[in-house]
Amino acid sequence: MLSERLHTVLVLGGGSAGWLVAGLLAAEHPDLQITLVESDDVPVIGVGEGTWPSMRDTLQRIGLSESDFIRRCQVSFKQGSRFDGWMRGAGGADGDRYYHPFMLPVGHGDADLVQAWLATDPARPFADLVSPSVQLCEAGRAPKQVQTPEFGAVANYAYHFDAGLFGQLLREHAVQRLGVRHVVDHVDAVLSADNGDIAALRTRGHGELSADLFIDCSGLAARLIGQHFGVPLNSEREVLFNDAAMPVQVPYATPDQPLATCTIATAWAKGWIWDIGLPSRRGVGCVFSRAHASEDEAQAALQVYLEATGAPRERPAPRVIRYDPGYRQQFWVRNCVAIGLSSGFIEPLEASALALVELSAQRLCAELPMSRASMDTVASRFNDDFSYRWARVIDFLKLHYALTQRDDSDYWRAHRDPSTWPGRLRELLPMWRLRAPARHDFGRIDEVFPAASYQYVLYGMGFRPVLQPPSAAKLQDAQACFDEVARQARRFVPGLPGHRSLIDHLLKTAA
Ligand SMILES: Cc1cc2nc3c(=O)[nH]c(=O)nc-3n(C[C@H](O)[C@H](O)[C@H](O)COP(=O)(O)OP(=O)(O)OC[C@H]3O[C@@H](n4cnc5c(N)ncnc54)[C@H](O)[C@@H]3O)c2cc1C
Repeated sequence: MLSERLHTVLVLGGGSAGWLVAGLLAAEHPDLQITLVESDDVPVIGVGEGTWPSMRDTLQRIGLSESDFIRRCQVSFKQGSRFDGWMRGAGGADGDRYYHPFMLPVGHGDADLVQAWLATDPARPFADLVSPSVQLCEAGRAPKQVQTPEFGAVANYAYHFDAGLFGQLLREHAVQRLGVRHVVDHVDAVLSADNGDIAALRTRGHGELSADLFIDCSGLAARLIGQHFGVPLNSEREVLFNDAAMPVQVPYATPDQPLATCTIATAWAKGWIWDIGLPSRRGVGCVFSRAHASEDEAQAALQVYLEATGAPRERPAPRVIRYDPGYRQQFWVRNCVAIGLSSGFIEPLEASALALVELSAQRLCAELPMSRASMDTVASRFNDDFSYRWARVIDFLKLHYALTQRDDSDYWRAHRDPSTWPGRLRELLPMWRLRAPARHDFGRIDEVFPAASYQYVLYGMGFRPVLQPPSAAKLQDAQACFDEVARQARRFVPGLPGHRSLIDHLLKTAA
């Protein structure tokens, strides 16, 4: 039991969240004794293959090399997301698409890009005018060269990877290099101290595992935060209706098929389908709301998509993951912090879940309480911060749906209805008719989704602010930025290798 300094941490759960937290804590606090316990009887969720560029920093902090990671985890480079059919529908000549690239617009925050775009070239997609990433994605170019250093970028990037292989690599590294103790056992009871803290977890074969601090990474089971402490979820079902997903792994028809360098998110009548290209297979999944679509309908939509995108006929049957969209009313209670799916899950759009795991783990490392006496203060600040972050993630995800013009189902009509929008989005959208989303609309320097992300989605979805013709000087500044983007695209597209050829090269040289 913790008396003075905090010495021991027990992580419950060996999915991506558990191993990321254990790895970061062990790398940044080598004096701590860290144990991770995971059950053989409860499989990891096994999805979560799209990330945010913050993952580059996280891997470096843990001490992993990028080439090992690429060699071991079926990695591809992700330069952003492409949204097909979210405005009007994906099929036919009227089909729409837009990009949310990871590169900030050139001149973002300095030049009045949005008004200059509206005044000079409004028919052109905004993202295409302000970032070379769109052309790199369309041309299937990698975001870096062979000689670019590890984790370095020519164009900003994150990763796609195989979640199972990623967990194995993190585990090996944490156990062999960082000294994390690994226990494979099922936790069947939580033992409380007199003050209500958790004293120990009782396992089937390893007795009682005690610690000063417990991290609940037990996935959707939420064994500590939910089952033991009874902290309820804030349900977001009325805002973001999706509550089920059908993932499937599909081989390429031929091994040299182009390798997408963005996540492709295609809307269907009652949900959307993700498509993530890894070097030797695609991870595809249908996300839907059970209130609007049956599982048979979702499966049929997935099959239509797989046929249309050339998946071979021989493929495994998809499984179904059902969940309750929402996040915990508190994440840190007494001496227990929930990170990962135990803390909540909304939906896979924009890969916010692992980004929140990284932020939570970094925050824990930075503010690790020295003793039990300071823990409640740290916990309260952590809870405030992450309640804010979850609420902003929800605003941003809803933005993808709220502006749709689709009228092909109750699902999309309900998303368009402002009564289903978060209050903050209802307030901000009219303001954004008059000016672009800006830094001061958001409360944190390290927002999960900054103002630039809002601009990409708003304008990609056809939202147009009122034109207020900029002065000649402002136009000139913005035009210089547009010219710089065009110059970068002219240099990068022929100068960067094809995405698949770079991955093939990195795999060969790392072997
Ligand atoms: C359909 C879907 C798609 C997703 N896509 C993305 C994406 O593209 N990008 C992204 O960032 N995120 C995505 N996510 C979220 C992402 O998968 C998770 O955030 C991530 O995998 C972390 O999961 P976890 O470690 O919290 O839980 P899990 O992987 O479920 O791990 C839970 C662990 O707890 C252990 N455990 C549970 N109960 C016990 C017990 N009693 N005793 C001992 N051990 C126990 C289990 O053995 C397991 O090791 C997606 C999620 C879903 C559902």
